[in-house]
Amino acid sequence: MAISPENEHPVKAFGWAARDSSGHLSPFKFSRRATGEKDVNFKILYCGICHSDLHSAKNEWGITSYPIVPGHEIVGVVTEVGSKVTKFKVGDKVGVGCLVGSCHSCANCKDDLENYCPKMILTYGAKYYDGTTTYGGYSDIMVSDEYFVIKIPDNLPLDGGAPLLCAGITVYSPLKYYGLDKTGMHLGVVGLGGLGHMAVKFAKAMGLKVTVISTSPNKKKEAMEHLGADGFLISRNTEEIQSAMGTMDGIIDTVSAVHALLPLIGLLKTNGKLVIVGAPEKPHELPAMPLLMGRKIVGGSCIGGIKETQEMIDFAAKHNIVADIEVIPMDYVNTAMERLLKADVKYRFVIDIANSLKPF
Ligand SMILES: NC(=O)c1ccc[n+]([C@@H]2O[C@H](COP(=O)([O-])OP(=O)(O)OC[C@H]3O[C@@H](n4cnc5c(N)ncnc54)[C@H](O)[C@@H]3O)[C@@H](O)[C@H]2O)c1
Ligand SMILES: [Zn+2]
Repeated sequence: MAISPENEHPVKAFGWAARDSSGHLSPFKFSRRATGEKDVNFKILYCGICHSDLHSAKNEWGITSYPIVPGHEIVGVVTEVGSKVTKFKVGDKVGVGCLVGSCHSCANCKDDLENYCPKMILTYGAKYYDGTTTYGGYSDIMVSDEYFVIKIPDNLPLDGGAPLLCAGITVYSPLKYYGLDKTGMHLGVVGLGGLGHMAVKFAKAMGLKVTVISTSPNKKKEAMEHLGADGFLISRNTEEIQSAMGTMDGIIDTVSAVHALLPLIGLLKTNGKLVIVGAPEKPHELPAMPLLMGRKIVGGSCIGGIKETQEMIDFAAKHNIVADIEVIPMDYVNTAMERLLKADVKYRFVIDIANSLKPF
């Protein structure tokens, strides 16, 4: 008989899990491994809610095995370190993002691209080296190999800082890799949700001109006055889109559902780059001709490596970049998921784990 999640490991843990494709989350007892010699153990204080948590809880990508404890924007305070840990000590403020393991020997790992390692281990819903299941941050405690733990600088608030660990790095990494980080460049950001609003903030800090492309006219005022966007296009307004054709060096597309790429390709200058980071369950249609005419590129990007994640966090701390958040108690999570689906959040839910996760 399979060992129950509660008895897999010696350390008792508690969180909220989805049990089936309804995605409904409810209290869940499980266990975590004892702190190994290279492990950092920490008390979770906050965890952001990424749209990927929603896709996973509802098995929209078809790869979920239940029960699943989501959460990969995890921050907290170190309570124990293993004997061979060198980077962290008890009391440090730390975070874990989407990754807790990789092979450390493939070409990608050697290039600090653990996020593209074929053997990378995701923070939840994956199999760890010992064959046990990984559980995410909608839970009381976390244990991770120190390699995958990020230092949170003292001046970075933990609640608003948590979403940097996924939403932040997911937009920072392609801005750097695709060379869309040069002062004066014009960047489009499609979808003003968790990832999108971080893209606006990072791009502005890098000195870019940023235009938000959104389906929601009611986000315009705030995008321009509060987030600092320079322009705002309503994607269904063909006149507005027409007037901006051929003006953008790059676009970061964060939309979580299938949508038309043709108008976005049209917004790019010659040699422009459309970078897709949104992960809809169904494929996009890609029109070839508009790509040819103007030597345009459509690319993708998936989170970022550990070294780059630390670099992004340090950049965020230096430029006072945090997510705009709505802090919620644990038992609000199902309502939060429903609201996330309707894009009714500005711009990231963050669960106040320490003050609201109650054992039963
Ligand atoms: N590439 C990666 O490494 C990575 C990392 C994190 C998240 N993601 C994916 O990115 C996507 C966005 O994540 P998020 O947490 O920012 O989600 P979010 O829900 O906060 O934001 C998504 C945005 O897309 C907009 N949107 C939804 N449907 C739309 C449609 N049909 N047309 C136009 N706009 C639409 C919403 O209004 C919202 O502003 C998700 O699919 C998520 O799984 C990818
Ligand atoms: Zn995420």
